[in-house]
Amino acid sequence: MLTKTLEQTYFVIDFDSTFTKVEALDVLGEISLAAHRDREAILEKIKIITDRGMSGELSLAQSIEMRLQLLTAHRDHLPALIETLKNEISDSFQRNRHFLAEHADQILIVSSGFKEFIVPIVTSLGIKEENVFANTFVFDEAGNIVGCDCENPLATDKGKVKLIRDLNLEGDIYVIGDGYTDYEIRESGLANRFYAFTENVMRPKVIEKADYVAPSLDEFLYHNKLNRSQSYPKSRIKVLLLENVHPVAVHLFESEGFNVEILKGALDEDELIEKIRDVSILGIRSKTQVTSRVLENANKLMCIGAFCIGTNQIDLKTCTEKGIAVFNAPYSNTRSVVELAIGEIIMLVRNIVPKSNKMHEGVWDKSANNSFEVRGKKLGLVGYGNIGTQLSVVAEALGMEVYFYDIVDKLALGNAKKCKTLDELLAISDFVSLHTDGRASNKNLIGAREFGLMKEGVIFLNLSRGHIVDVQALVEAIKSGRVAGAGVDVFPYEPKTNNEEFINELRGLPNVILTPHIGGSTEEAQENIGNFVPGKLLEYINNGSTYGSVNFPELQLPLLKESHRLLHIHANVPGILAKINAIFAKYHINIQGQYLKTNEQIGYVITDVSKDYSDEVVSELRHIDNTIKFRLIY
Ligand SMILES: NC(=O)C1=CN([C@@H]2O[C@H](COP(=O)(O)OP(=O)(O)OC[C@H]3O[C@@H](n4cnc5c(N)ncnc54)[C@H](O)[C@@H]3O)[C@@H](O)[C@H]2O)C=CC1
Ligand SMILES: O=C(O)C(=O)COP(=O)(O)O
Repeated sequence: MLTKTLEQTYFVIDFDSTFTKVEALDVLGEISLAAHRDREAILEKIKIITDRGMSGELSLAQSIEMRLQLLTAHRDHLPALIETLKNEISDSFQRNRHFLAEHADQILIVSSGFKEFIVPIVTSLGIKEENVFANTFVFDEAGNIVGCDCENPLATDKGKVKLIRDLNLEGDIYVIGDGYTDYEIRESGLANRFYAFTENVMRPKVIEKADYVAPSLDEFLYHNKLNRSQSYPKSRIKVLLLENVHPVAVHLFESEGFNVEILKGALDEDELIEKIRDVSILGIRSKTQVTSRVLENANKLMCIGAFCIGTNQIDLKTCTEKGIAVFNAPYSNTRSVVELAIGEIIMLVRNIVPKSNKMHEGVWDKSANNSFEVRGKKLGLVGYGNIGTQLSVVAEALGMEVYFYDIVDKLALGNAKKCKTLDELLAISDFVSLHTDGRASNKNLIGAREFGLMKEGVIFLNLSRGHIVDVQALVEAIKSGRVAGAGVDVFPYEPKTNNEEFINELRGLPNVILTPHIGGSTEEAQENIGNFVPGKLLEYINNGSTYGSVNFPELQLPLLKESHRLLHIHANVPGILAKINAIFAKYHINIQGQYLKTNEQIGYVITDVSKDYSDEVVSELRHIDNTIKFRLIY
């Protein structure tokens, strides 16, 4: 007999594609048919039957019988199936294992799947075995699965309805599931609510019948004000990822339950303004311009991840004023840029591109004229940051003499020599390579005057930002022979997507390598960035940490344990901390930890408090003058 609880509510939960991400019989088929010649075709048939059953097109009994016949499965396949399913438990169920265990008396797993695999999976998260209602397999003497127990109502049409009716539960019944058979319990009048669970699959026919749509178990728990792992369901937090960021990043956000939208290209200002209104986390690369107009419309935006190094495309000042934390990937593609620069330096000084083009036209032009070694030549680096220094080290390994100029006093690595001025560097170098950041004041840093200072026949590289070079001046320097070869990866205007034509005056010039802003575009770099940036954004969202932020005061915070964390972002004016603490004192709040850091624009105060405090505390904190943003994590 099931125990009644205070709330007198039972949670009836489906198994396949709800408790787990997958349909167990599909997985069993992959195992049992592993060596079968027509494996793919049979698996496809099984999937189609599953879907037709779940959307109500086939009777359930038909669907089970048809699938079991196709499966040709054996008892010995079950351990492998269980092992696989353990890794396929839905993320939000895993996150909320405390809820499942604490409410074990109220939770019923009702499924037309089979106890042989359901019981080991659900009991591992604290569900009671006696609360699992499902079919059982019938085996022949040799252990083959030949059918299911026909006496069980769950093997028949409307089986879930019959079962719930027979259980005669006293109290409210909420059904959570992804299939039509789950909805049927509600349709029969036996259940009070049906939540269509869409974390793993979305079935329009089921969604349209639902009282509520639950993109995750957190959403269900939030809706019912029940204990949950996420203070605010992440399925309500929209993440917009632009410019084809690596799939690993998408996966990281999705597995935490966020509502993620991805777009391959960049968006222009007006398009982004439309999209940004309900976005909380924005991911971009170097192309998307996050202007003050965009930010004016970004009232839900909490943080931005630049999935690249440069952040000149983001109006950082306005972000800070609005309490939006910005993160980037300062080292993940450094090496990729360096390798491309080295490759181009050698290709350009040997005139490889024109020679290769001629070869393709059938011209054999074997000659040493104007081809040189890089050994012993002078490489001038403008900007000696992460890329500049790494290029310095690799170039020295090739025997180059390295000179650099940076506006900040930098430690020279190896034998590299510091130049006091840009002019001095330009005059001495056989190769000039730009590696400054793209701050606005660097616009046209290299123009006609600077090309005029360079040696006749210099090799010139720009893999930093397009606007740093006056392109027309570069064109003229190439045409006049001052620049003997150029490698250009970045341009003042770059196409938004691969479908747009590249229009630029540099097209068609000899010994000029043009690349479509791919300095950082290697598999390794993109995967590193795809892991790194979401890591930073998630630490900020989940924990409040701002370590590595490019515009926020940096705070690395301890993990939150058994307390609530109140995060207060305010304009950096005197007296705010005192006001915050006056509120805590007024309400006798037990402070467990407090952290403060400021920069020129803002202050960031984090206070960990014990869980029992009133709503007025939060309200008063939100209303302190000069508050920019306030949030609560637990
Ligand atoms: N082509 C591509 O795909 C990629 C391009 N980049 C670009 O490369 C830039 C540099 O990257 P990191 O070395 O990682 O940045 P970083 O911030 O470590 O180094 C930039 C250096 O430039 C110096 N600098 C700034 N303005 C200067 C000026 N006017 N004259 C001399 N030095 C100046 C800074 O003091 C700093 O030391 C990025 O900001 C980005 O714009 C970065 C990665 C990939
Ligand atoms: O890392 C940078 O700053 C870059 O320029 C690379 O940009 P991308 O990610 O290729 O748009």
